[in-house]
Amino acid sequence: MTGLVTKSTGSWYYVRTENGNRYQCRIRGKFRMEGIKSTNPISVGDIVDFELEEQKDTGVITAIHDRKNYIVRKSVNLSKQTHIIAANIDVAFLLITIDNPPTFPGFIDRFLASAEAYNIPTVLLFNKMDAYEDKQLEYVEELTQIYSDIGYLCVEISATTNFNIDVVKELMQDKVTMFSGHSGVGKSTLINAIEPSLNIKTSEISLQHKQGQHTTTFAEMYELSFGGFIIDTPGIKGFGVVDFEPQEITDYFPEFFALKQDCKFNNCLHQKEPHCAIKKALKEDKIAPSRYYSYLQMLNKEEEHFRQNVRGEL
Ligand SMILES: Nc1nc2c(ncn2[C@@H]2O[C@H](COP(=O)(O)OP(=O)(O)OP(=O)(O)O)[C@@H](O)[C@H]2O)c(=O)[nH]1
Ligand SMILES: [Zn+2]
Repeated sequence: MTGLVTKSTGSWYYVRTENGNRYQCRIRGKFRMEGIKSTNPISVGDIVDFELEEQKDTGVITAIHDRKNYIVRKSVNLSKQTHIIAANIDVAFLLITIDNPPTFPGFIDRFLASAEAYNIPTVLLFNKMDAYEDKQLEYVEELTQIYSDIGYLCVEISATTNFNIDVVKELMQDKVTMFSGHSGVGKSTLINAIEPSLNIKTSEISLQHKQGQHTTTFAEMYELSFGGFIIDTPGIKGFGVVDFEPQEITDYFPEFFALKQDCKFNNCLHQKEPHCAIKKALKEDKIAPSRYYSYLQMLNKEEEHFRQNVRGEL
């Protein structure tokens, strides 16, 4: 039989078959994925083949189907092992608020670059639209212009007034999705607006996380009544730190990637090099200053907590 892993405890995997039946399965002996040194061979979102055990209603997983993507967290100790948080994500929604809390372009751009690196399509949701004043609304427009020009879908929503919640639901239908964003942007509120019966206790778990308990938190997948699944990743606000090689960062900024073959040097990092197509586009206002600053910041491995607006002003 074949099914979707919706939950993992570390030793048991909850597998849901196409027709909605659920089985608890385990893996027998050594079961390793080629090329990935991971603490968990199978994660939420994996599609697996399994066989039922004789005279039992539990199963044994025999194979994992190829993943189209997966997100990992590196262990904090020196073992360099990775923990696969979730696999086969169709869409990641990044919730952005202008205020309460502010979401800065540096954070958005690092998230988007990580999503590109992981090969996960991302939609930007501007939440709390009910609460903004004119200046903040203008800022949403500015951000929307920048990101929709690059090719990212931007949707203005309000989780408390249900504004455009039907649009979000439509984007989620029959897909495996996840919500990310700073603490307080409204992830739980939005999930409740979308599916009131779910009642995911994100804050409770993230509080536990903040207290520094190094227990491994496993992601869990919840079924949506209108079709599809939502992945809850307790205590994980984004994709974590992705170790980018300097040369590859350009590839994760789509509008840079589209131009890079026009740089004089094929190893151009778009800093001081002559005849750089990215610097030229920046001068011609074809690349947003904030995107370029985010790029430089990632290149120089600086922290993302810089406060700057889309014009690159501090
Ligand atoms: N005005 C307004 N407030 C909102 C909206 N969405 C959420 N809030 C409020 O923002 C606060 C934080 O919302 P949460 O849903 O707890 O945020 P969260 O992202 O789940 O936060 P963490 O669990 O810490 O990650 C709550 O007081 C919500 O009522 C919105 O669309 N408009
Ligand atoms: Zn260049």
